[in-house]
Amino acid sequence: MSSCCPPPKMARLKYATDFDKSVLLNNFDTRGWVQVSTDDDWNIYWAGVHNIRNIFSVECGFRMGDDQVINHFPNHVELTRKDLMVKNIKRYRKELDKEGSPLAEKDENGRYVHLDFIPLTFMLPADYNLFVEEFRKNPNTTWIMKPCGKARGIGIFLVNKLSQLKKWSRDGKGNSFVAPTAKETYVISKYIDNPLLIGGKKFDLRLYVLVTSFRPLKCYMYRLGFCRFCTVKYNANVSELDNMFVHLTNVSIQKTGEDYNAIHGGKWTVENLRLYLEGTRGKEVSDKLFDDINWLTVHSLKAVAGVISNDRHCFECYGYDIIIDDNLKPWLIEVNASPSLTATTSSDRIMKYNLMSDVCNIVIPPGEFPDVRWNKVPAKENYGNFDLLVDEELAQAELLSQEVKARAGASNATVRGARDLRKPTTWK
Ligand SMILES: Nc1ncnc2c1ncn2[C@@H]1O[C@H](COP(=O)(O)OP(=O)(O)OP(=O)(O)O)[C@@H](O)[C@H]1O
Repeated sequence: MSSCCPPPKMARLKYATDFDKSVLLNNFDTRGWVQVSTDDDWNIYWAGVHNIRNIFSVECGFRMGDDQVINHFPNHVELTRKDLMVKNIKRYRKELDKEGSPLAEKDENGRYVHLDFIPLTFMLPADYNLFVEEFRKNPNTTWIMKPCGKARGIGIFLVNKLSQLKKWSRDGKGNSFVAPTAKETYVISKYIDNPLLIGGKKFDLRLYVLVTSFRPLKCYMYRLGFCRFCTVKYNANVSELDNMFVHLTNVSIQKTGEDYNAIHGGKWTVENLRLYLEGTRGKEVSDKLFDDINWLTVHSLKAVAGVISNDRHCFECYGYDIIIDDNLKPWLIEVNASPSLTATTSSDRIMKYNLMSDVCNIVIPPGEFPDVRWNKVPAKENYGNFDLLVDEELAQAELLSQEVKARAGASNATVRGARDLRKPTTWK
């Protein structure tokens, strides 16, 4: 495999990819990188999720060199599969609770004050009985059923009656000793039935989060995410429960609707949303919303940091799906490992091209080759439209230097990373 010797002068960086998306290929070509096959000695491999498991499998026997990086962590599913994400966040909250962490504070109804950012969710069929118990407490609630192994809105439906779920009861499965496959497993989540509406329509946010290390955590938030709107006005009425143009914001669904607008693609930039919110609700609440989004992002990553295989050859650009309710509370709906690089409009193409470019600049300093021995702290001018969310390593270093200064009777410097580690509640 690839050696770790420095590349000869004038050598061109080699990339391999499973995609033929122009936003990706144009980006790589513009940098003067040269495409090679996945069997060659690539320096960066932009792989599809389906190939990741093989590459990291023991049977494959592939060992990456110091000059090779790849765009997924081996077991990213811990964050990007609906059921595993929920399981890990629940476990994380329980662990903090056990430790007596102030982060796990609960209100009088037993709800987490700081970590209540995913809708109440159960796995089916595994948690069927627990779900029934919850359902009976609030029989007028609407729930959303989502298959764990699918995407693009496929197989999703809303339910408000237990009888609709008989099939997923343990008895209904016929043989409870046969473990269901991911395809047969569902998550059922409380439906956010009070979404923030703009022009009477529901929307969700697609945000991009780049992680270059989980332990210590280093992550960045992209400023240029977007909102995806439904094409039909929101209506929580039971008669509209089956109307996916009202309830599901997936572009793959909305673009099949009669009212889909191919020019703007039912999308708004996050910058526009921010301006709209500042104008309609005020700057303070709008700032708080975006702080809360950063907060939930960081804690969703911390929730999996202990279980992700933190291979130093890996980085990952996740697509975060978030719904904002009418109290301006953000809810994490899902994290995608392979956010779509298909451009539905021309501004989409520009944004996605820039996103890929900014990811590359952070992961591989311009004009250089990857070197996994460097500590992955790119120069600030390479951040592009990314903002550093957390850098635990930097924070540790800052803390240490603060302590040294404090001992010398000198400092009260505040550094973002350091503050996060010590007193994360100051983000609220
Ligand atoms: N708990 C919820 N409350 C309200 N709406 C929801 C909820 N969960 C999902 N939705 C809606 O359903 C859509 C699809 O859900 P989700 O993103 O989880 O599924 P998906 O089919 O895997 O989509 P993707 O293609 O993004 O992976 C969301 O974009 C959102 O509009």
